[in-house]
Amino acid sequence: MSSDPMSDLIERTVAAVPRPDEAAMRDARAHQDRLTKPRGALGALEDVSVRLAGLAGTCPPPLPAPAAVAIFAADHGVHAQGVSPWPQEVTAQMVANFAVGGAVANAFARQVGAEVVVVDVGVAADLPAAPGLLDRKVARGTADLSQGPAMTAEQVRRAVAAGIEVAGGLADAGHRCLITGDMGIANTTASAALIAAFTGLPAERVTGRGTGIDDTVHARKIEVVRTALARHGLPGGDPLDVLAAVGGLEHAALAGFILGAAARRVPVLLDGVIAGAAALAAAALCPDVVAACVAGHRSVEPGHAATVEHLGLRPLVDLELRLGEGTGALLALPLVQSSVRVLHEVATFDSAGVSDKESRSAID
Ligand SMILES: O=C(O)c1ccc[n+]([C@@H]2O[C@H](COP(=O)([O-])O)[C@@H](O)[C@H]2O)c1
Ligand SMILES: Cc1cc2nc[nH]c2cc1C
Repeated sequence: MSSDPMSDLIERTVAAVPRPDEAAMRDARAHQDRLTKPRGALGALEDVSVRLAGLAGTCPPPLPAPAAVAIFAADHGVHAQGVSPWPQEVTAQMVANFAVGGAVANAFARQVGAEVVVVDVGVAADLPAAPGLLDRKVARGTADLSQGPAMTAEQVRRAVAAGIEVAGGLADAGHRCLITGDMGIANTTASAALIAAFTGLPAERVTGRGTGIDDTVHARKIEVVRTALARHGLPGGDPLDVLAAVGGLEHAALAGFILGAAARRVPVLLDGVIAGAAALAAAALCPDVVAACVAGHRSVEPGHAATVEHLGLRPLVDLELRLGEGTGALLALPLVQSSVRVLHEVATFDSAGVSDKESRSAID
């Protein structure tokens, strides 16, 4: 082990991520087949319940409740390249909005009964203290990834460690489902660069329109991603170095958050393209982490479809969302909870006295 406490925390967390428990998954699959419904009738929800049994190492797995969404906020030096139509101050202004419960993520969280925690890992402005706002500021935004490394190695480790600690704190507080959220003007540019770096796909395949840009700005954004990849010699290299080269502080923290949840056997419900890019980094550090992840929704961003495919995840809802904040994942929370509740509460053919399909074993 290294002597640096943050590297130690990251190494210990990666080492604690469990392999999926095959026996618990077999039990869950067999139990699903005994429940009073035609086999497979709950489609993808059955797969979610089986995966969560594998993560928990027991069948049925714990109900994924209570849930908390952690919204990691940070700013981006690449904003200077004109890749977003919005001013950078909107990041800090939206953090203030989250803190008073006024954002879409707050409304959705209230709807599904999730706690909201906002984590400043790299907002450029000073933020006044507020309830539910954690100050884990590593830097006042990243450097411009198109001109040089976005972060130092030390900043990446501190942000990943912050994410691990937030996940651990929420798990200690009794949360049994952790939800990723993000806020960061220009972070879809960093997301595209990370996705290209981890999947090997070209910039034009994974770079989208973020909060909404015209064709001219979109072409410039693709060029920014393309030249950054070339400048940093990507794809290739150590995952933490990739994060340092083209990532955001919220991506690094989210990668830590995902690893931290998995290490505690707590499922992590992923939001859109920013969470997906962070999950690629987490999976590059520790492939088993994917077993703890559920893709909440499919974002409009083209890089997100490529990301979930690369990770082998199936998004639960597709509503053409492109907001971030954790909104798509929050909407999917009742689906994940319902999938596990089935294993706890639904009667079997035997217990309910319901006739099973005749000659079932011969046909199936
Ligand atoms: O989650 C997504 O897939 C998503 C897609 C497009 C935009 N966003 C949000 O929009 C912001 C970044 O957009 P942009 O255009 O400034 O790069 C950031 O705060 C994200 O949360 C999020
Ligand atoms: C207003 C606004 C809200 C957001 N929430 C997440 N990203 C965002 C970007 C903008 C611009």
